[in-house]
Order: sequence, then C-alpha cells, then structure tokens
Amino acid sequence: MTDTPTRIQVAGTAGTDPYEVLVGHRLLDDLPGLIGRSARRVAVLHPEALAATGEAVRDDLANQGYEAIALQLPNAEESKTAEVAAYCWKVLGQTGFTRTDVIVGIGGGATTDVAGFVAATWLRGVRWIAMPTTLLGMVDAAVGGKTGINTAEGKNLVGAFHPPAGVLADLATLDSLPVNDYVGGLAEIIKAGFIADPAILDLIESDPAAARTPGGPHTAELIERSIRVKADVVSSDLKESGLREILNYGHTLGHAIEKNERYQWRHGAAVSVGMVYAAELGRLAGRLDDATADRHRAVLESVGLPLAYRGDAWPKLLESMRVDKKSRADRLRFVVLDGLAKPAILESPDPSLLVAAYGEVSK
Ligand SMILES: NC(=O)c1ccc[n+]([C@@H]2O[C@H](COP(=O)([O-])OP(=O)(O)OC[C@H]3O[C@@H](n4cnc5c(N)ncnc54)[C@H](O)[C@@H]3O)[C@@H](O)[C@H]2O)c1
Ligand SMILES: O=C(O)C(=O)C[C@@H](O)[C@H](O)[C@H](O)COP(=O)(O)O
Ligand SMILES: [Zn+2]
Repeated sequence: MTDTPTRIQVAGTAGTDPYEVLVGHRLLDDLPGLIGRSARRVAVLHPEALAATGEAVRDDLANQGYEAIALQLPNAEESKTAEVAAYCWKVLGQTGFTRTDVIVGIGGGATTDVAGFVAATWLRGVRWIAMPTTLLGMVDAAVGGKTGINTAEGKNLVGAFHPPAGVLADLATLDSLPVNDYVGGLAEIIKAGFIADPAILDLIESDPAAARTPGGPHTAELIERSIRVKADVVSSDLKESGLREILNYGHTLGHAIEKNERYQWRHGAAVSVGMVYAAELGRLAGRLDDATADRHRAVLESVGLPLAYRGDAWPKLLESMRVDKKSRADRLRFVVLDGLAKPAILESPDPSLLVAAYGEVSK
C-alpha cells in the first residue's frame, strides 16, 4: 500500500454529517485536522492494552496545543458497562468538557462503542473520532455510528446512533493484535461477503492461511471491501429502519452466545456460530441452497472460526434472543439469505425450525 490513504465516504443521513473512513499508514497526522480548532479539550479513551499508544496520542495532541487527557478503560467487553461510562462522564465533568470539545476512541470495537456512547450522551452529544486498532473495529465497529454498552440483560441494550466525525484506520496497529482477535475480525469480513460482496469470500478461499495475518496479500482489499459494504448500508439507513438489519446477519444467536459465555468469547467467534445457525435456518426454511449454506462452514472453518456451540445451552440462548433488537413484541426475527448476497428477514419462524437449526450447530 502507498502512503496515500484510501478514503471511503459515508453519507450523512437523518440529519447527521457525512464523514470519511481513512485506511492506510501514519494516520495520526490526520487527527488534529479532524479535531479542528474549535476544540480546546480532547479526551483520548483507550483500553489498558494500548496504554502506551493512548499516552502517545495524548502527548501528540498536547504538543499541538490541545488540553489533552487520556482515559484508560478496561480491555474488551469489560469496558462496555454503565460503570465505565459513568467514570468517563465524571472525568469529563471534572475537566470542564464543553460542547466544542472532542472525544477520541482508540482501540477495538469495545472501546469505540463505549467512546462513541460517552460522546453521544455527554451534553447530549459531542463530536468524536474513531481510531480502530483491531481488524473488527476497522471493518465494522468504528463505522456507522452504532454506539453502546451492555446491561445484565444483554448485549448492546443501551446505546445511541451517533456517527463519528471521522475514522482513522491505521493498518500498522494490527501488527500487535493477538491472532485470535485478528481472526475474530474475519467473521465480520466473511459476513460482509455473504450479505453483499462475494468477492470477499473468493479472496479468503484463495488463501485462508494468509487471510489470518495482517501481512496477507489481500489484507488491504479485504478491509476496504468490507468497509465499503458497511458504508453503503449505513449511508442509506443510519437508524436501522430497514436495510441496516442485514449487518446483523449471525448476530441474533451470536449475541446470545456472548452473553451465555459472560463475554469471554470474542464477538467474532460468537457471530461465526451465529452465521452457521442463520444459514441452517435459511436452508431448513427452504430459502437457501445447500451449496451456499455449506460454504459458510467451509470458509469460517478455513480461517479457524468456530462452527458449533453447547447443545445444553439452547433454552438460555432462546430466552436471550427474545430481547434482540430486531424482535417485535413476542416475534423473533432473523436475517437469513435467500441466496448469496441476497439477505432478507425471516419473520417469526416456527419454534420447531429454530430447534432443528440449533441441532445443526450444537455439539
Ligand atoms: N458498533 C458497531 O457497529 C459494532 C460492530 C461490530 C462489533 N461491535 C462490537 O465490537 C466489540 C468487539 O470488538 P473487537 O473484536 O475489536 O474486540 P475488543 O475491542 O474487545 O478488543 C479485543 C482485545 O484486543 C485489545 N486490543 C485492541 N487493539 C489492539 C492492538 N492493536 N494490539 C493489541 N491488543 C489490542 C483490546 O484491548 C482487547 O483486549 C464487541 O463489543 C462488539 O459488540 C460493534
Ligand atoms: O452496524 C450494524 O448495524 C451491525 O449490526 C453491525 C454488527 O456487526 C455489530 O455487532 C452491532 O454492534 C450489532 O448491533 P446490535 O444492534 O445488534 O446490538
Ligand atoms: Zn458484529
């Protein structure tokens, strides 16, 4: 990749401003331009694992004349809590953070979800910038303005649609990412392949081992294609009133598995099982052909993602799925495929179908 970043546009909808996702190297240089000169204070939210990076970004901004503070958050899902959000609000209050000041979230999807949520709620909404440092964050979480935290009852149950002012995806940050976290991001990339861009699947299938590393020949293309899928969808349906639901492919069961595992499974791993389940639902409902359903197992397994979950967990999973945000009253709704890149909604499937599909993914 050259030094010139790729720029992917996300349109402003529902009264929000358009913004760009930059993918490339040395993107820290672009941060002050995005923050702008109306801001006096900047809060840099980062996870424990990126303490040095968070401090370095803070120092850089302080050298540029901002009153910059760094807030260290717990790693991963432990940061997506009301307590962590309250801690951030307290620090912002004590710092005198105003409506022209800016929040920067640097980290994986968990960090950018909570950073965006703090930005959405502080003074009813301040600007924020996402600097994703995981594969999953770059291709999915940092783009689209879904921000939020978990509650005891489930995943992402409290949140807001609050798009960032910009996204800086610096590919060099991926070098320190543990392989399991990298592979988790491939689940969302494969999701983008099945719902909208099958060329993604072809690229992964051409060399699954290479797809598991940030140094692979197709890394940049896989990232950019996935971001384009997401950017196109959220550009026309920010608030998930229709089309955006397709981005939830595999998430109905996936989120239930995450909750059942007390968030010790990575999101991408849970979504992987969730996509196999959604494919089986589609197949059993007579909507998805065998070849495409089988392709889910083959491509997910080829990169090392899980395909199955505990059989005895079904009653709890079913209960958790009822609070999925796609549910309407007591009706469960699933994103399924009517074919490759043909996502659709399966409304209120018969309970026997749900159980039968679970039989295909349980071990
Ligand atoms: N808002 C959205 O649209 C959206 C989309 C997809 C997923 N998500 C959310 O994203 C979260 C998952 O994100 P994730 O997979 O990025 O995991 P994560 O944010 O939990 O990060 C995984 C781990 O990697 C560490 N880490 C982050 N960057 C690193 C780096 N460069 N080097 C070393 N360690 C690093 C983190 O501290 C954490 O311990 C879930 O909470 C999921 O619900 C949100
Ligand atoms: O952006 C979206 O819309 C998505 O559904 C993307 C998902 O990958 C992501 O995990 C999202 O956080 C799930 O949202 P939720 O509304 O089901 O909590
Ligand atoms: Zn997801």
